[in-house]
Amino acid sequence: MDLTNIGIWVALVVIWIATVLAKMAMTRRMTRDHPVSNRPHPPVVSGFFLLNPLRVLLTKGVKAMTHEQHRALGSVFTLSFFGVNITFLVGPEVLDHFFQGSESEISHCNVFEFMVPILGKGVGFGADITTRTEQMRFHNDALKRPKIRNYIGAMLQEVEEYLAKWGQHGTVDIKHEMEQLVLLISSRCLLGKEIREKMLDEAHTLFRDLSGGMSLTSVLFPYAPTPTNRRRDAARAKLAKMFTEIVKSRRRGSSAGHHVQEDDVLQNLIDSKYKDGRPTTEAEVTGLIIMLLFGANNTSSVTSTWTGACLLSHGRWLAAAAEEQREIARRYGDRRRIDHDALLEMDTLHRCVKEALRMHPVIPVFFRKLLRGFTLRTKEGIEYEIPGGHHLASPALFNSRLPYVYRDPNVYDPDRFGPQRQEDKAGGRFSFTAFGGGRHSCVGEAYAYMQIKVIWSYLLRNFELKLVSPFPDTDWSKLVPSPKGNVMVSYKRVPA
Ligand code: HEM
Repeated sequence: MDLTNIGIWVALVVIWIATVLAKMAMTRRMTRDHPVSNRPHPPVVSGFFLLNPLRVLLTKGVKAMTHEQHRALGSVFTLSFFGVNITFLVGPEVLDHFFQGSESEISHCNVFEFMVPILGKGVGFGADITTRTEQMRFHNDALKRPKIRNYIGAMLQEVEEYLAKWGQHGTVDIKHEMEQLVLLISSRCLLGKEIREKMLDEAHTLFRDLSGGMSLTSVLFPYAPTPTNRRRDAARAKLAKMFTEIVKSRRRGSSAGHHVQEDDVLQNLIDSKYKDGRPTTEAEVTGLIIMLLFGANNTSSVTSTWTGACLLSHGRWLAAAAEEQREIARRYGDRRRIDHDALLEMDTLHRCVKEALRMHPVIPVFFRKLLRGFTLRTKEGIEYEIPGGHHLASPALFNSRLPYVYRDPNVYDPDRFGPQRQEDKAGGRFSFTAFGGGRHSCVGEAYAYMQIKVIWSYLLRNFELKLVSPFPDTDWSKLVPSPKGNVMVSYKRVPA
């Protein structure tokens, strides 16, 4: 290693230690200055007693660690590590404030500082809270139901064209196929036809370089002059140029009156206006579309793969989902053309996707930074004060398998969401958090279900499918925990 690099790393470590110490000081001050009640704090594991949870965390994962601490300490407990306190919240009963607290009480942005160079200043996590709230409205408007109806045709076309390349029979890695399909759908429905038709490869290479900004070193040191950060910044600048030209060209066309209005999310963001009437700038449109792409791609392709793996390893549900397709195709008259209304009727398939998400959530643990202390009451009726300055963690992958919420939680059983049982509703408001909840819940939920249903309904109508590799383990080394290795599926085309 050359000396310049050593110098950079020493400087980074010093900055990191200084940041942690400053945060510790702030945490103590906030805790001292703003006691909110005389309730006790949650049980704390610290010092020597941290060794066991850390060992379990590192060897068996966060689910096993949460399980042990939950059994020993109850549904709220704090791990204290060199002055950094992480309070775990287990079960839907203690999640109200976590998901619904205002940004001035519970910060989402503090945790996502590393996203600022990716999205750009003035967008999302890098914007002030009023601007950010308005930008969330733009996302919401672009992805709400009536708008999604407009994207279905393009989704279907991408799926048909892609799967037309499959032969009469063969074997594929369904994980790879889902990544490709979702990439194509996103390019078309989110980024727009200019990128999809003319700049697909270049855009994908740039997005890959940009996502280097989510590597561990970049998350810890987002502004350090590392090669990954430099590549990230160069990709960001090129994408900004690309989108600026597209936005300008669309705006020029529309003011000249000879522009055919595009039906994609990009156009919705271009047309969005702040409450004071100001239109979005090109830089903002770029940041907002990048934010959507980051939220959309990995999450959707991984969920689509889990859905397939679950369906193809549970004959009963595969048969039920396939029968639903036959029945809907009979009613709609053509088994190859399915529209938005038909997709809404696919209840069995919808529940199969939802159950895959419950068992394999894409965000295993939600994090927030608590700025102001609050009190909560556990399921057992104990009240705790959680001091300001703590980090909060909601272990979604543990919460989604609580046996008092979900019967036989380790069994793949989509019927638990059916009208007879509705276990997610009976369990309380934050029982199902695969798409988050409250203030920062996923803006793309409806779009994601539609996209996955377009893919799987097409596959079920047109192919006989079989999982020929073992049911995949989870690869926890990925930012979005994914099926590990290849997921091999054999297919045989059903005669038209
Ligand atoms: C199966 C697919 C998906 C899953 C499981 C998923 C899950 C989630 C979750 C859990 C959150 C909340 C994160 C938190 O509270 O910290 C979230 C936020 C978000 N998602 Fe999704 N998502 C999916 C698809 C999509 C799609 C298709 C889009 C866009 C088209 C999207 C855009 C976003 C955005 C922009 C946010 C941030 C919202 C905010 O900060 O207010 N997601 N997603």
